[in-house]
Amino acid sequence: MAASTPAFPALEGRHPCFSTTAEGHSRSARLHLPVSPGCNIDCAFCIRDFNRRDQRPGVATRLLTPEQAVDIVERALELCPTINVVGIAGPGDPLATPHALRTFALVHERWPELVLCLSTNGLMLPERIDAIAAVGVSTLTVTVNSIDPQIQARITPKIAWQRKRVDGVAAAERLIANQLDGIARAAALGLTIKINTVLIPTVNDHHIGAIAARVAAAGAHLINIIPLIPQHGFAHLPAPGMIARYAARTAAEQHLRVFTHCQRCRADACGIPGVSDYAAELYGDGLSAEPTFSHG
Ligand SMILES: C[S@@+](CC[C@H](N)C(=O)[O-])C[C@H]1O[C@@H](n2cnc3c(N)ncnc32)[C@H](O)[C@@H]1O
Ligand code: SF4
Repeated sequence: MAASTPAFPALEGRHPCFSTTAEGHSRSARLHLPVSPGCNIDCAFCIRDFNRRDQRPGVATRLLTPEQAVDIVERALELCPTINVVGIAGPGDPLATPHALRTFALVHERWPELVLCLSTNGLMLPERIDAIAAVGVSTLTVTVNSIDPQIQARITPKIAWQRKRVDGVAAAERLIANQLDGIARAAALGLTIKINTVLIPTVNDHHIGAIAARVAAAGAHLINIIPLIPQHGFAHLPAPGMIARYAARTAAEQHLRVFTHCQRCRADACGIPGVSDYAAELYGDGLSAEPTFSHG
């Protein structure tokens, strides 16, 4: 699992989140399309918002319709012709509303050479995985923050499942079961799968090795341990320090390749993560392509 060897040669230098060398990551450009406003679960650390200020996940300048998203892809490819990847990662959950799959279908029809990438909490993954593969998505990220329902119930206290609200441990059991089932089905269909795990001090920081082992057994290929941005229900917790991040990574890499270049991108990011950001030009305020976010 040496970090200097590309884990996914076909994606190295093309897809930032699946480029496992620093060199590959530093030349991969991507575009995120903010077409998915709503969510079907309620993570204690998540604040979804529309603004130009916050450099973090769950935030976009504005919401796009699938048709507007096609126009944005066209403009983004003019601004940054090296974009290889079009991803949908919010601001909410791409499987909570139908807009993401419709957007992927439109983009795939027009630019079949682009890699399509989806990020989800996994609740709807078993039900939607065939449709996801059918619209051309080949790389998938599933956020799995625990495989223990008692821990997960603290992170995501409630979900919307089959038109009903489900709370606590019952909600956690459903979410974890669907995530693991969805990952296995996606692996069987040949998708390349990354797991996002938010590292939350005192909540799941002792549990990262167990998560990595279980998702690896389900078929995941890579894990990205994201340091918590303390906010919302977890605003009182500290951001994990260097030692906690190192310990989590060491525990995970016993089981799974660890991705280490995450920039915790916005839902409307455009360019090379940490190097260039064309979102301001794309969304019309004419600012230049300066790096705008810091390392996570
Ligand atoms: C905003 S979500 C959108 C995609 C999808 N709903 C999901 O959860 O995977 C994108 C990623 O940002 C992460 N995220 C959201 N809020 C965060 C926070 N406060 N600290 C660290 N990561 C966060 C999520 O866990 C997820 O991996
Ligand atoms: S699933 Fe994603 S968008 Fe929904 S609350 Fe959790 S982090 Fe936020």
